Amino acid sequence: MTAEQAVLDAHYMARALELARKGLYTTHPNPRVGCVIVRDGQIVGEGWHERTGEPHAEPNALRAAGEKARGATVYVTLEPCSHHGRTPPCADALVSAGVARVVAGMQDPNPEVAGRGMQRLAQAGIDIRSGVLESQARALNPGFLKRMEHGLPFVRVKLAMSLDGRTAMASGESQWITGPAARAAVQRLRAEASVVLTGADTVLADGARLTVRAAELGLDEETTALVMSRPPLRVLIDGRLRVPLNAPFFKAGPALVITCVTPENQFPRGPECLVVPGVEGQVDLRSALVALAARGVNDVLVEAGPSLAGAFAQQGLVDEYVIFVAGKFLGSAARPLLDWPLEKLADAPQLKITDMRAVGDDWRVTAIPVPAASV
Ligand SMILES: Nc1nc(O)c(N)c(N[C@@H]2O[C@H](COP(=O)(O)O)[C@@H](O)[C@H]2O)n1
Ligand SMILES: [Zn+2]
Repeated sequence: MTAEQAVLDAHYMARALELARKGLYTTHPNPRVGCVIVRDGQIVGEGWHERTGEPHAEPNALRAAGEKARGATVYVTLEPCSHHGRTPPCADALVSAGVARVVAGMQDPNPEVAGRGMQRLAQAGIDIRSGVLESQARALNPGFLKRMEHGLPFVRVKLAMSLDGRTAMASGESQWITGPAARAAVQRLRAEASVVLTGADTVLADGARLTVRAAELGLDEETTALVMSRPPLRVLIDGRLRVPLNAPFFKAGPALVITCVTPENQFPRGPECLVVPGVEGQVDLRSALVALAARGVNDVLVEAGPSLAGAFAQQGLVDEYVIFVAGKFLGSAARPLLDWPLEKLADAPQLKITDMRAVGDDWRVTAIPVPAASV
């Protein structure tokens, strides 16, 4: 392959990635995928996957290209599928359309595909290339990849704190530590997630509802409509079923309760309840995540108090922290970010700060845990 071809491949794949991002709020449990079809140096078709059950990115782009797809090069952010799922195999559609070359961002980790899509194309005499802008293609779908590769959802913990690392006054008063821009960013994090998860303490103490509020998203009308057409599932971890059915959380719409009490103690009528293992009224969080992944949950946003957020952190279940930092001191009587007692500095978990940016008057810090072995 010439250097010129490599540059062109990266150029068109960047456009396919841009298209895939249009599915940010709607595709799950499916991945976000974009596709561009190029013939004689011209884009003749573009497509992206909008939601599960609807056509994948490739048939959408093929429809846009029509007869011009014959002999063309197809750029797709994820390997074309080879299986009959809710929709027919895209690899077959590409073969039937007579495309000459297919360039993929990455292999599909779905065991039903896992290389068979590219293999099918190659067998049909189509020129193939994979791994173009792969790290960006992977970054599009952290939850889908984590679920396919590890049987767990991607867990993002959102926290909001003062400059002295406090989240609420001793009384519990916390509205609002951060400003409106940060709160809009939180709304978008909720919208992106498959599940927004919290604990009984937060729901009981703050009357939290954890809904996505259209007016606070700060998105254009079309995207807001997309977001509101598929709100995330709200999940409550409530080991002892302490939250009453008349709590605002339950009145705000469908919710799933994850508990560890015996089935006969569940709500007789009310929200769906999932029973997982637990000890002394404490839900085993890993089991809860495994159960969510089995239901096709890709991304979990944890918005909880120091106890539940601390438990996720201590058990090594967090993939990413998003921490909003406000220019305030709340003082030493205020509540800490995480309940995580540590004695020695040597035991302090190491995080890698991957991004830091201003959001209105506040700052948003993104950090990922560094595995102990690599510290
Ligand atoms: N290459 C590709 N493009 C898309 O637009 C896609 N949505 C996928 N998804 C893959 O197919 C599986 C879902 O299939 P159904 O929607 O049920 O037919 C998904 O798990 C991916 O492996 N791939
Ligand atoms: Zn497909």
